[in-house]
Amino acid sequence: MTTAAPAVEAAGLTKTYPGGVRALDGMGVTVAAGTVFGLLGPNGAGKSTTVKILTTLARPDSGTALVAGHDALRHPDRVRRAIGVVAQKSGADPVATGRENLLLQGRLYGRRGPEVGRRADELLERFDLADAGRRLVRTYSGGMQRRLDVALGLMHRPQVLFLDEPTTGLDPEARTAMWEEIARLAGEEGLTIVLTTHYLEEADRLAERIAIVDRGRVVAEGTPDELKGELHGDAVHVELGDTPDEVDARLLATALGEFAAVREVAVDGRRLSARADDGPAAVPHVLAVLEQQGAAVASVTVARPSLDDVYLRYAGRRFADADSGTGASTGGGTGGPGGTDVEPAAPAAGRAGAR
Ligand SMILES: Nc1ncnc2c1ncn2[C@@H]1O[C@H](COP(=O)(O)OP(=O)(O)OP(=O)(O)O)[C@@H](O)[C@H]1O
Repeated sequence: MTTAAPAVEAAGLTKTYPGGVRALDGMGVTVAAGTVFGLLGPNGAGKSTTVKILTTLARPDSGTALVAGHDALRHPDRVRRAIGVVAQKSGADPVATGRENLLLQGRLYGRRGPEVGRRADELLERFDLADAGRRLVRTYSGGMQRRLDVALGLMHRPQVLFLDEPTTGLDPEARTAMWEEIARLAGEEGLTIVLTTHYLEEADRLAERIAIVDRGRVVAEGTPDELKGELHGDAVHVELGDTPDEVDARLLATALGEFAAVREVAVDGRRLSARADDGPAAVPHVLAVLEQQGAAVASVTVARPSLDDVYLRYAGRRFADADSGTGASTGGGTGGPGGTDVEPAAPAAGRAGAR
C-alpha cells in the first residue's frame, strides 16, 4: 500500500443533465497513486460523466475533485497537464498517419524538437505499431486504432491516465492484447490508471480496486477479492419456466427463505438467485420448494461468487439487465457522452476527450 497522496480524490459529485437526467448522485472515489482503479457499472451508470468531470471536460453541480494533487474545478489547466485521456471515441485523425498523430499530440502539449519524434517512435514500438506508423490511421484495424489512442494519451508522460471503456468493440484477441498492455503500463511505469468498463471480467482482471457504480453513485468498493469475499458461499441461480407475478415472487422468496441453508433470495423476472454455504447440497431443497409453489424450472446453476453477484447484491438487479436499460435515476434525456455541457478543453485533455 502506497503512502503517497491519492492520485484522484473526488467526493459528493452530483450532476443533472438538461432534461432532468441525474447522472451523478453523490459519486466519490479515491484512487491510490500507481494503481489501476476500475469504475465498473452498466451503461448509463455515470462512469463517463465522472471521467468527464475528473478530466475537466465537464463541471459537476456540486462536489469536489482533486486529480494529481490539483483541484479539477479551480485549476483545470494544471489537471490537464498531468493527465492523459483515452475517450470512448478515437481522438486520432484518420487521414494522418499514426506517427503524424503522435507528433501533433506532442506539439499540442508544447513539446518541441527531436524529443517529440523519439517519444513517438518509442510509443509506436511499444504498442506494436512501428510497421504501421507511416500508414494512414483509417487503414488501421480496430485494435490498432485503440492502441494508437492509448499511445496518444501517453505522449506527454502523464501521471494519471483515464481510459474510458478501452476495449469496447474490440475482438477477444485485441482485447486480451490491450489488457496485457494496460497491466504492463501500471506495473512497469508506475502510472495511475483510472479505467471505466462495463465488462465484469475486465475489471476483475485489471483493477486492483473497483468501485461498482449504479445510478450515479458508488454502491460497493474494494479489491475484486474483497468484493467477492463479502459474499459468503455459492450462488444458486434458477431460470424459471414462467415469469412469476409479484405475489408469486414474494411467496417463492419467503418459502425459500425458511431454509437456514439458503439466504439472500431474490427473484428478478424469470431469474431467481440465492446464496448457500453449500450450493450443490441446497439445490434439491430449492427445487422441492419451487415445485410446491408450482413454479416451473428451466435450469439451475451453482457458481462461486462473481462480480455479477456483487453487483446484484448492491444494486438489486443483475448487471446484464441493468446494462441493457438506462441506469440514470430519472428518465428524460438520452444524450450521449460529449453532449451539451462539454467545455472547451486545453489540448491535454481535449484532443482525445472532446470528440
Ligand atoms: N450530455 C448529456 N446530456 C443529457 N444526458 C446525458 C448526457 N451525457 C450523459 N447523459 C445521461 O446521463 C446518464 C449517465 O451517463 P454516463 O455516460 O455518465 O454513463 P456511463 O456509465 O458512462 O454509461 P456508458 O457506458 O453508456 O457510457 C445516462 O442516463 C446518460 O444518458
